[in-house]
Amino acid sequence: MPQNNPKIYPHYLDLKPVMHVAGTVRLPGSKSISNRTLLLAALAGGTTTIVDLLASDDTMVMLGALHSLGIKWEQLDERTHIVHGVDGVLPVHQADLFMGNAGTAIRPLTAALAVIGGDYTLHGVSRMHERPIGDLVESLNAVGAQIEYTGEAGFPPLRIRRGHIHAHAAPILVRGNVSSQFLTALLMAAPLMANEHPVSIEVEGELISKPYIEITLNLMRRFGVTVEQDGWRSFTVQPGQRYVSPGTIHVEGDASSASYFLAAGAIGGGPVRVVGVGRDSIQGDVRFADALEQMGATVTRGDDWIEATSNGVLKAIDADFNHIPDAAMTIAIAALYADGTSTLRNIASWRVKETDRLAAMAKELRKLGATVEEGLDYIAITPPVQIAAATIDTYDDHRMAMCFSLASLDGAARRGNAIRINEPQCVAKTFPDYFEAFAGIAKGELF
Ligand SMILES: O=C(O)C1=C[C@@H](OP(=O)(O)O)[C@@H](O)[C@H](O)C1
Ligand SMILES: C=C(OP(=O)(O)O)C(=O)O
Repeated sequence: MPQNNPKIYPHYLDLKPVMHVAGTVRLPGSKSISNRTLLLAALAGGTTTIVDLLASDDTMVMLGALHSLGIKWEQLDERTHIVHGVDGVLPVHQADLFMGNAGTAIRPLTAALAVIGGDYTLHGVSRMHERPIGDLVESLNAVGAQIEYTGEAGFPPLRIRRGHIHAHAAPILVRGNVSSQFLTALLMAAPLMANEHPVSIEVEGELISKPYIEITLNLMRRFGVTVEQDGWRSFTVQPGQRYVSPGTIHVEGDASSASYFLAAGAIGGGPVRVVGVGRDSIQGDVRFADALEQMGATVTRGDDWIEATSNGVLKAIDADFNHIPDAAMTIAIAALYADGTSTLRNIASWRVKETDRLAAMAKELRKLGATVEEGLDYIAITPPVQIAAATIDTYDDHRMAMCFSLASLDGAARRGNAIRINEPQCVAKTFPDYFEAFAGIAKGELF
Protein backbone atom coordinates (compact mmCIF):
# COMPACT_ATOMS: atom_id res chain seq x y z
CA MET A 1 0.00 0.00 0.00
CA PRO A 2 1.16 3.55 -0.58
CA GLN A 3 2.35 5.26 2.56
CA ASN A 4 1.05 8.65 3.43
CA ASN A 5 3.50 10.63 5.46
CA PRO A 6 1.12 12.58 7.65
CA LYS A 7 2.34 15.88 8.99
CA ILE A 8 1.83 16.33 12.66
CA TYR A 9 -0.17 19.47 13.29
CA PRO A 10 -1.40 20.72 16.67
CA HIS A 11 -5.16 21.07 17.17
CA TYR A 12 -4.89 24.76 16.42
CA LEU A 13 -2.46 27.27 14.97
CA ASP A 14 -2.23 30.82 16.27
CA LEU A 15 -1.27 33.18 13.48
CA LYS A 16 0.16 36.55 14.52
CA PRO A 17 -0.85 39.65 12.59
CA VAL A 18 1.27 39.82 9.44
CA MET A 19 2.40 43.34 8.51
CA HIS A 20 3.70 42.59 5.03
CA VAL A 21 3.92 39.68 2.61
CA ALA A 22 6.34 39.20 -0.26
CA GLY A 23 8.21 36.36 -1.91
CA THR A 24 7.91 33.38 -4.18
CA VAL A 25 6.04 30.12 -3.61
CA ARG A 26 6.54 26.95 -5.64
CA LEU A 27 3.08 25.39 -5.90
CA PRO A 28 2.24 21.74 -5.23
CA GLY A 29 0.82 19.85 -8.23
CA SER A 30 -2.76 20.36 -9.36
CA LYS A 31 -5.19 17.99 -7.66
CA SER A 32 -7.50 17.96 -10.68
CA ILE A 33 -4.71 17.15 -13.12
CA SER A 34 -3.01 14.66 -10.77
CA ASN A 35 -6.02 12.44 -10.15
CA ARG A 36 -7.18 12.50 -13.77
CA THR A 37 -3.67 11.69 -14.97
CA LEU A 38 -3.31 8.80 -12.53
CA LEU A 39 -6.55 7.19 -13.66
CA LEU A 40 -5.91 7.75 -17.38
CA ALA A 41 -2.36 6.42 -17.02
CA ALA A 42 -3.72 3.32 -15.26
CA LEU A 43 -6.34 2.71 -17.96
CA ALA A 44 -3.95 3.40 -20.84
CA GLY A 45 -1.74 1.06 -22.79
CA GLY A 46 1.93 1.64 -21.95
CA THR A 47 3.88 3.17 -19.10
CA THR A 48 3.45 6.79 -18.08
CA THR A 49 5.99 8.90 -16.24
CA ILE A 50 4.25 11.56 -14.17
CA VAL A 51 6.37 14.51 -13.05
CA ASP A 52 5.34 16.70 -10.09
CA LEU A 53 2.28 14.70 -9.07
CA LEU A 54 0.54 16.25 -6.07
CA ALA A 55 1.42 14.46 -2.82
CA SER A 56 -1.65 14.85 -0.59
CA ASP A 57 -4.60 12.96 0.88
CA ASP A 58 -6.62 13.18 -2.34
CA THR A 59 -3.90 11.70 -4.55
CA MET A 60 -3.03 9.16 -1.87
CA VAL A 61 -6.54 7.69 -2.03
CA MET A 62 -6.33 7.47 -5.83
CA LEU A 63 -2.90 5.81 -5.65
CA GLY A 64 -4.22 3.46 -2.94
CA ALA A 65 -7.25 2.53 -5.04
CA LEU A 66 -5.11 1.85 -8.10
CA HIS A 67 -2.86 -0.35 -5.98
CA SER A 68 -5.89 -2.30 -4.71
CA LEU A 69 -7.05 -2.73 -8.31
CA GLY A 70 -3.75 -4.35 -9.22
CA ILE A 71 -2.28 -1.38 -11.09
CA LYS A 72 1.48 -1.25 -10.66
CA TRP A 73 3.00 2.12 -9.94
CA GLU A 74 6.13 3.31 -8.24
CA GLN A 75 7.68 6.54 -7.08
CA LEU A 76 11.16 6.95 -8.57
CA ASP A 77 12.19 10.11 -6.75
CA GLU A 78 10.58 13.09 -5.11
CA ARG A 79 9.26 14.43 -8.42
CA THR A 80 8.66 11.31 -10.49
CA HIS A 81 6.02 8.55 -10.48
CA ILE A 82 5.69 5.74 -12.99
CA VAL A 83 2.32 4.10 -13.72
CA HIS A 84 2.14 0.84 -15.67
CA GLY A 85 -1.09 1.04 -17.66
CA VAL A 86 -3.31 -2.02 -18.09
CA ASP A 87 -4.97 -1.02 -21.37
CA GLY A 88 -8.48 -1.10 -19.95
CA VAL A 89 -8.23 -4.56 -18.35
CA LEU A 90 -8.06 -4.46 -14.56
CA PRO A 91 -6.04 -7.26 -12.94
CA VAL A 92 -8.21 -7.35 -9.78
CA HIS A 93 -11.96 -7.96 -10.08
CA GLN A 94 -12.93 -7.57 -6.46
CA ALA A 95 -11.83 -4.77 -4.14
CA ASP A 96 -12.94 -2.56 -1.28
CA LEU A 97 -11.80 0.99 -2.00
CA PHE A 98 -11.41 3.83 0.50
CA MET A 99 -11.98 7.15 -1.22
CA GLY A 100 -11.42 9.55 1.69
CA ASN A 101 -13.20 12.77 0.74
CA ALA A 102 -11.78 12.98 -2.78
CA GLY A 103 -14.48 13.83 -5.32
CA THR A 104 -11.89 13.56 -8.09
CA ALA A 105 -11.26 9.95 -7.06
CA ILE A 106 -14.70 8.50 -6.28
CA ARG A 107 -16.63 9.98 -9.21
CA PRO A 108 -14.30 8.95 -12.08
CA LEU A 109 -13.50 5.58 -10.46
CA THR A 110 -17.19 4.76 -10.03
CA ALA A 111 -17.79 5.26 -13.75
CA ALA A 112 -14.66 3.40 -14.86
CA LEU A 113 -15.27 0.41 -12.55
CA ALA A 114 -18.97 0.19 -13.41
CA VAL A 115 -18.12 0.07 -17.11
CA ILE A 116 -15.18 -2.33 -16.84
CA GLY A 117 -17.19 -4.55 -14.46
CA GLY A 118 -16.30 -6.46 -11.32
CA ASP A 119 -17.28 -6.54 -7.67
CA TYR A 120 -16.21 -3.35 -5.96
CA THR A 121 -17.23 -1.31 -2.94
CA LEU A 122 -16.41 2.38 -2.64
CA HIS A 123 -16.69 4.32 0.58
CA GLY A 124 -15.07 7.29 2.28
CA VAL A 125 -15.04 9.53 5.33
CA SER A 126 -18.41 10.44 6.83
CA ARG A 127 -18.68 13.68 4.83
CA MET A 128 -18.11 11.71 1.62
CA HIS A 129 -21.28 9.79 2.49
CA GLU A 130 -23.16 13.10 2.48
CA ARG A 131 -21.83 14.25 -0.89
CA PRO A 132 -24.22 13.49 -3.77
CA ILE A 133 -23.41 10.93 -6.44
CA GLY A 134 -26.96 9.98 -7.49
CA ASP A 135 -26.90 11.80 -10.84
CA LEU A 136 -23.85 9.78 -11.90
CA VAL A 137 -25.17 6.46 -10.59
CA GLU A 138 -28.52 6.97 -12.34
CA SER A 139 -26.81 7.82 -15.64
CA LEU A 140 -24.67 4.70 -15.47
CA ASN A 141 -27.45 2.36 -14.32
CA ALA A 142 -29.66 3.66 -17.16
CA VAL A 143 -27.18 2.17 -19.65
CA GLY A 144 -26.82 -1.17 -17.90
CA ALA A 145 -24.38 -0.60 -15.04
CA GLN A 146 -25.12 -2.31 -11.72
CA ILE A 147 -24.47 0.15 -8.95
CA GLU A 148 -26.26 0.01 -5.61
CA TYR A 149 -26.26 2.33 -2.66
CA THR A 150 -25.34 0.44 0.50
CA GLY A 151 -26.26 3.42 2.71
CA GLU A 152 -28.55 6.29 1.83
CA ALA A 153 -29.91 6.43 -1.74
CA GLY A 154 -28.04 9.00 -3.80
CA PHE A 155 -24.84 8.90 -1.75
CA PRO A 156 -21.79 6.69 -1.20
CA PRO A 157 -21.00 4.02 -0.07
CA LEU A 158 -21.58 2.17 -3.34
CA ARG A 159 -21.47 -1.43 -4.41
CA ILE A 160 -20.62 -2.05 -8.04
CA ARG A 161 -21.29 -5.36 -9.77
CA ARG A 162 -20.69 -6.44 -13.34
CA GLY A 163 -23.39 -5.01 -15.61
CA HIS A 164 -24.14 -5.12 -19.32
CA ILE A 165 -23.35 -1.75 -20.78
CA HIS A 166 -25.43 -0.78 -23.81
CA ALA A 167 -24.40 2.82 -24.37
CA HIS A 168 -24.83 2.92 -28.14
CA ALA A 169 -28.63 2.87 -28.53
CA ALA A 170 -29.28 6.32 -27.09
CA PRO A 171 -27.20 9.07 -25.56
CA ILE A 172 -26.22 8.78 -21.90
CA LEU A 173 -28.05 11.55 -20.08
CA VAL A 174 -26.47 13.28 -17.11
CA ARG A 175 -27.38 16.23 -14.95
CA GLY A 176 -24.61 18.75 -14.43
CA ASN A 177 -26.11 21.23 -11.99
CA VAL A 178 -24.78 19.61 -8.80
CA SER A 179 -21.24 18.73 -9.86
CA SER A 180 -19.33 18.74 -13.14
CA GLN A 181 -17.45 15.69 -11.87
CA PHE A 182 -20.33 13.43 -13.01
CA LEU A 183 -19.81 14.50 -16.62
CA THR A 184 -16.04 14.23 -16.19
CA ALA A 185 -16.50 10.67 -14.90
CA LEU A 186 -18.68 9.65 -17.85
CA LEU A 187 -16.35 11.28 -20.36
CA MET A 188 -13.32 9.46 -18.96
CA ALA A 189 -15.19 6.13 -19.04
CA ALA A 190 -16.67 6.71 -22.50
CA PRO A 191 -13.81 5.19 -24.56
CA LEU A 192 -14.18 2.02 -22.47
CA MET A 193 -17.81 1.79 -23.69
CA ALA A 194 -17.20 2.79 -27.31
CA ASN A 195 -16.07 -0.53 -28.74
CA GLU A 196 -18.08 -0.71 -31.94
CA HIS A 197 -20.43 2.25 -31.75
CA PRO A 198 -20.00 5.89 -30.86
CA VAL A 199 -20.95 6.86 -27.33
CA SER A 200 -22.73 10.16 -26.77
CA ILE A 201 -23.26 11.93 -23.48
CA GLU A 202 -25.87 14.67 -23.17
CA VAL A 203 -26.08 17.15 -20.35
CA GLU A 204 -29.60 17.73 -19.08
CA GLY A 205 -30.14 21.26 -17.85
CA GLU A 206 -27.44 23.49 -16.46
CA LEU A 207 -23.76 22.51 -16.32
CA ILE A 208 -21.71 24.08 -13.52
CA SER A 209 -17.94 24.38 -13.10
CA LYS A 210 -17.37 24.16 -16.87
CA PRO A 211 -13.59 24.79 -16.88
CA TYR A 212 -13.10 21.42 -15.15
CA ILE A 213 -14.60 19.73 -18.21
CA GLU A 214 -11.91 21.44 -20.27
CA ILE A 215 -9.24 19.90 -18.04
CA THR A 216 -10.85 16.49 -18.59
CA LEU A 217 -11.00 16.86 -22.38
CA ASN A 218 -7.45 18.20 -22.52
CA LEU A 219 -6.02 15.25 -20.60
CA MET A 220 -8.07 12.69 -22.53
CA ARG A 221 -6.61 14.20 -25.71
CA ARG A 222 -3.08 13.81 -24.36
CA PHE A 223 -3.88 10.14 -23.77
CA GLY A 224 -4.97 9.79 -27.40
CA VAL A 225 -8.77 10.13 -27.18
CA THR A 226 -10.61 12.98 -28.87
CA VAL A 227 -14.13 13.96 -27.89
CA GLU A 228 -16.47 15.67 -30.35
CA GLN A 229 -18.24 18.48 -28.60
CA ASP A 230 -21.44 20.33 -29.38
CA GLY A 231 -21.16 23.29 -27.03
CA TRP A 232 -21.69 22.21 -23.43
CA ARG A 233 -24.72 20.02 -24.33
CA SER A 234 -23.40 16.99 -26.10
CA PHE A 235 -20.15 15.03 -26.20
CA THR A 236 -19.37 12.08 -28.49
CA VAL A 237 -16.54 9.57 -28.45
CA GLN A 238 -16.06 7.68 -31.70
CA PRO A 239 -15.46 3.91 -31.44
CA GLY A 240 -12.09 2.25 -31.48
CA GLN A 241 -10.25 4.88 -29.48
CA ARG A 242 -8.11 3.56 -26.64
CA TYR A 243 -6.11 5.45 -24.05
CA VAL A 244 -2.43 5.35 -24.95
CA SER A 245 0.31 6.64 -22.70
CA PRO A 246 1.81 9.92 -23.90
CA GLY A 247 5.14 8.87 -22.31
CA THR A 248 5.68 11.67 -19.85
CA ILE A 249 3.16 14.07 -18.34
CA HIS A 250 4.11 17.07 -16.29
CA VAL A 251 1.54 18.16 -13.70
CA GLU A 252 1.08 21.94 -13.49
CA GLY A 253 1.07 23.65 -10.12
CA ASP A 254 -2.37 23.86 -8.51
CA ALA A 255 -4.20 27.03 -9.56
CA SER A 256 -6.65 26.82 -6.62
CA SER A 257 -3.70 26.60 -4.20
CA ALA A 258 -2.20 29.61 -6.00
CA SER A 259 -5.21 31.71 -5.03
CA TYR A 260 -4.15 32.04 -1.36
CA PHE A 261 -0.76 33.50 -2.22
CA LEU A 262 -2.03 35.75 -4.98
CA ALA A 263 -4.68 37.08 -2.63
CA ALA A 264 -1.99 37.57 0.02
CA GLY A 265 -0.02 39.69 -2.48
CA ALA A 266 -3.14 41.71 -3.25
CA ILE A 267 -4.05 42.23 0.42
CA GLY A 268 -0.69 42.45 2.10
CA GLY A 269 1.42 44.47 -0.32
CA GLY A 270 3.41 41.87 -2.20
CA PRO A 271 4.67 41.20 -4.70
CA VAL A 272 3.95 37.53 -4.20
CA ARG A 273 4.80 35.22 -7.05
CA VAL A 274 3.52 31.67 -7.49
CA VAL A 275 5.60 29.37 -9.65
CA GLY A 276 4.24 26.30 -11.43
CA VAL A 277 1.21 27.79 -13.10
CA GLY A 278 1.15 30.52 -15.74
CA ARG A 279 -0.78 32.27 -18.46
CA ASP A 280 -1.32 29.11 -20.57
CA SER A 281 -2.55 26.90 -17.75
CA ILE A 282 -5.29 24.38 -18.52
CA GLN A 283 -6.88 25.06 -15.11
CA GLY A 284 -9.87 27.37 -14.98
CA ASP A 285 -8.86 28.60 -11.53
CA VAL A 286 -6.11 30.76 -13.06
CA ARG A 287 -9.01 33.11 -13.78
CA PHE A 288 -9.00 33.85 -10.06
CA ALA A 289 -6.26 36.34 -10.96
CA ASP A 290 -8.71 38.17 -13.26
CA ALA A 291 -11.08 38.64 -10.31
CA LEU A 292 -8.21 40.03 -8.21
CA GLU A 293 -7.43 42.47 -11.01
CA GLN A 294 -11.07 43.52 -11.02
CA MET A 295 -10.61 44.24 -7.31
CA GLY A 296 -7.74 46.56 -8.14
CA ALA A 297 -4.70 44.33 -7.64
CA THR A 298 -1.87 44.38 -10.15
CA VAL A 299 -1.30 40.94 -11.68
CA THR A 300 1.55 39.94 -13.96
CA ARG A 301 1.65 36.61 -15.78
CA GLY A 302 4.53 34.60 -17.20
CA ASP A 303 4.74 31.18 -18.83
CA ASP A 304 5.17 29.43 -15.51
CA TRP A 305 4.29 32.03 -12.90
CA ILE A 306 1.75 34.60 -11.79
CA GLU A 307 2.47 37.53 -9.51
CA ALA A 308 0.16 39.82 -7.54
CA THR A 309 0.74 43.07 -5.75
CA SER A 310 -1.34 46.04 -4.72
CA ASN A 311 -0.85 49.46 -3.32
CA GLY A 312 -4.11 50.38 -1.75
CA VAL A 313 -7.53 49.30 -0.61
CA LEU A 314 -9.12 46.61 -2.76
CA LYS A 315 -12.34 47.40 -4.61
CA ALA A 316 -15.48 45.45 -3.77
CA ILE A 317 -16.60 42.97 -6.41
CA ASP A 318 -20.01 41.69 -7.51
CA ALA A 319 -19.64 38.78 -9.91
CA ASP A 320 -20.65 35.28 -10.94
CA PHE A 321 -18.12 32.73 -9.64
CA ASN A 322 -19.65 29.55 -11.03
CA HIS A 323 -16.57 28.93 -13.19
CA ILE A 324 -14.13 29.02 -10.23
CA PRO A 325 -16.02 27.66 -7.20
CA ASP A 326 -12.90 26.64 -5.25
CA ALA A 327 -10.86 29.81 -5.69
CA ALA A 328 -13.99 31.89 -5.10
CA MET A 329 -13.64 31.09 -1.39
CA THR A 330 -10.42 33.10 -1.43
CA ILE A 331 -12.29 36.07 -2.94
CA ALA A 332 -14.66 35.92 0.03
CA ILE A 333 -11.67 36.60 2.31
CA ALA A 334 -10.18 39.26 0.01
CA ALA A 335 -13.61 40.92 0.34
CA LEU A 336 -12.75 41.64 4.00
CA TYR A 337 -10.16 44.11 2.72
CA ALA A 338 -12.39 45.78 0.11
CA ASP A 339 -14.01 49.21 0.11
CA GLY A 340 -17.62 48.02 0.23
CA THR A 341 -19.94 45.04 -0.05
CA SER A 342 -18.80 42.19 -2.32
CA THR A 343 -21.28 39.65 -3.68
CA LEU A 344 -20.24 36.23 -4.92
CA ARG A 345 -23.01 34.76 -7.05
CA ASN A 346 -24.00 31.39 -8.52
CA ILE A 347 -22.06 29.28 -6.03
CA ALA A 348 -24.76 26.86 -4.83
CA SER A 349 -22.31 23.95 -5.29
CA TRP A 350 -20.47 25.25 -2.19
CA ARG A 351 -23.16 23.48 -0.17
CA VAL A 352 -22.16 19.98 -1.27
CA LYS A 353 -18.39 20.16 -1.04
CA GLU A 354 -16.10 19.34 1.91
CA THR A 355 -18.64 21.06 4.12
CA ASP A 356 -21.59 23.38 3.48
CA ARG A 357 -19.21 26.15 2.50
CA LEU A 358 -21.88 28.84 2.24
CA ALA A 359 -22.95 28.27 5.83
CA ALA A 360 -19.40 27.77 7.11
CA MET A 361 -18.09 30.89 5.36
CA ALA A 362 -20.94 33.04 6.64
CA LYS A 363 -20.45 31.84 10.21
CA GLU A 364 -16.68 32.29 10.31
CA LEU A 365 -16.64 35.63 8.44
CA ARG A 366 -19.07 36.98 11.03
CA LYS A 367 -16.60 36.02 13.78
CA LEU A 368 -14.15 38.43 12.13
CA GLY A 369 -16.70 41.23 12.37
CA ALA A 370 -18.00 41.13 8.78
CA THR A 371 -21.66 41.62 7.98
CA VAL A 372 -22.70 38.65 5.90
CA GLU A 373 -25.81 37.81 3.92
CA GLU A 374 -26.04 34.12 3.08
CA GLY A 375 -28.35 33.32 0.18
CA LEU A 376 -29.23 29.95 -1.31
CA ASP A 377 -26.56 30.38 -3.97
CA TYR A 378 -24.74 33.59 -3.08
CA ILE A 379 -22.91 35.32 -0.29
CA ALA A 380 -22.59 39.07 0.28
CA ILE A 381 -19.79 40.30 2.53
CA THR A 382 -19.48 43.76 4.02
CA PRO A 383 -16.12 44.19 5.71
CA PRO A 384 -15.73 45.32 9.32
CA VAL A 385 -13.93 48.57 10.14
CA GLN A 386 -11.24 46.41 11.64
CA ILE A 387 -10.91 42.65 11.46
CA ALA A 388 -11.52 41.12 14.89
CA ALA A 389 -9.29 38.54 16.52
CA ALA A 390 -11.11 35.21 16.20
CA THR A 391 -10.92 31.46 16.48
CA ILE A 392 -11.83 29.97 13.12
CA ASP A 393 -13.42 26.53 12.83
CA THR A 394 -12.41 24.69 9.68
CA TYR A 395 -15.05 21.91 9.32
CA ASP A 396 -12.46 19.44 8.00
CA ASP A 397 -12.30 21.64 4.90
CA HIS A 398 -8.80 22.42 3.64
CA ARG A 399 -9.99 25.58 1.91
CA MET A 400 -11.53 26.98 5.09
CA ALA A 401 -8.15 26.65 6.83
CA MET A 402 -6.17 28.08 3.93
CA CYS A 403 -8.35 31.04 3.06
CA PHE A 404 -8.97 32.13 6.66
CA SER A 405 -5.22 32.25 7.30
CA LEU A 406 -5.33 35.38 5.11
CA ALA A 407 -7.38 37.18 7.76
CA SER A 408 -4.12 37.55 9.70
CA LEU A 409 -2.84 39.96 7.02
CA ASP A 410 -2.52 43.67 7.50
CA GLY A 411 -4.48 45.16 4.59
CA ALA A 412 -4.20 48.81 3.58
CA ALA A 413 -7.18 50.04 5.56
CA ARG A 414 -7.99 47.14 7.82
CA ARG A 415 -5.41 45.89 10.26
CA GLY A 416 -4.92 42.18 10.35
CA ASN A 417 -5.38 40.48 13.66
CA ALA A 418 -4.37 37.39 15.57
CA ILE A 419 -6.26 34.46 14.09
CA ARG A 420 -6.54 30.99 15.55
CA ILE A 421 -7.11 28.26 12.95
CA ASN A 422 -8.65 25.17 14.53
CA GLU A 423 -7.71 21.70 13.23
CA PRO A 424 -5.28 22.99 10.58
CA GLN A 425 -4.29 19.46 9.53
CA CYS A 426 -7.26 19.44 7.11
CA VAL A 427 -4.99 21.23 4.59
CA ALA A 428 -3.52 17.76 3.88
CA LYS A 429 -6.36 17.14 1.42
CA THR A 430 -4.55 19.18 -1.23
CA PHE A 431 -1.67 21.11 0.36
CA PRO A 432 0.05 19.43 3.34
CA ASP A 433 2.77 22.13 3.53
CA TYR A 434 0.42 25.08 3.25
CA PHE A 435 1.29 26.78 6.54
CA GLU A 436 5.05 26.51 5.91
CA ALA A 437 4.54 28.10 2.49
CA PHE A 438 2.41 30.85 4.05
CA ALA A 439 5.06 31.48 6.73
CA GLY A 440 7.59 31.81 3.90
CA ILE A 441 5.89 34.91 2.47
CA ALA A 442 4.92 36.43 5.82
CA LYS A 443 7.52 39.01 6.77
CA GLY A 444 8.20 38.75 10.48
CA GLU A 445 7.09 35.95 12.72
CA LEU A 446 3.87 34.15 11.72
CA PHE A 447 3.27 31.64 14.52
O1 LIG B 1 -13.23 18.06 -11.63
C1 LIG B 1 -12.52 18.57 -10.75
O2 LIG B 1 -11.28 18.36 -10.69
C2 LIG B 1 -13.15 19.45 -9.76
C3 LIG B 1 -14.37 20.02 -10.02
C4 LIG B 1 -15.03 20.98 -9.10
O3 LIG B 1 -16.14 20.34 -8.52
P1 LIG B 1 -17.67 20.55 -9.02
O4 LIG B 1 -17.76 20.21 -10.45
O5 LIG B 1 -18.40 19.59 -8.14
O6 LIG B 1 -18.00 21.99 -8.76
C5 LIG B 1 -14.10 21.47 -8.00
O7 LIG B 1 -14.82 22.09 -6.98
C6 LIG B 1 -13.29 20.33 -7.43
O8 LIG B 1 -12.43 20.78 -6.40
C7 LIG B 1 -12.42 19.71 -8.49
C1 LIG C 1 -14.43 20.56 -3.82
C2 LIG C 1 -13.19 20.13 -3.65
O1 LIG C 1 -12.79 18.85 -3.71
P1 LIG C 1 -13.35 17.52 -4.42
O2 LIG C 1 -12.36 17.21 -5.51
O3 LIG C 1 -13.33 16.49 -3.34
O4 LIG C 1 -14.72 17.80 -4.96
C3 LIG C 1 -12.10 21.11 -3.35
O5 LIG C 1 -10.92 20.70 -3.41
O6 LIG C 1 -12.37 22.27 -3.04
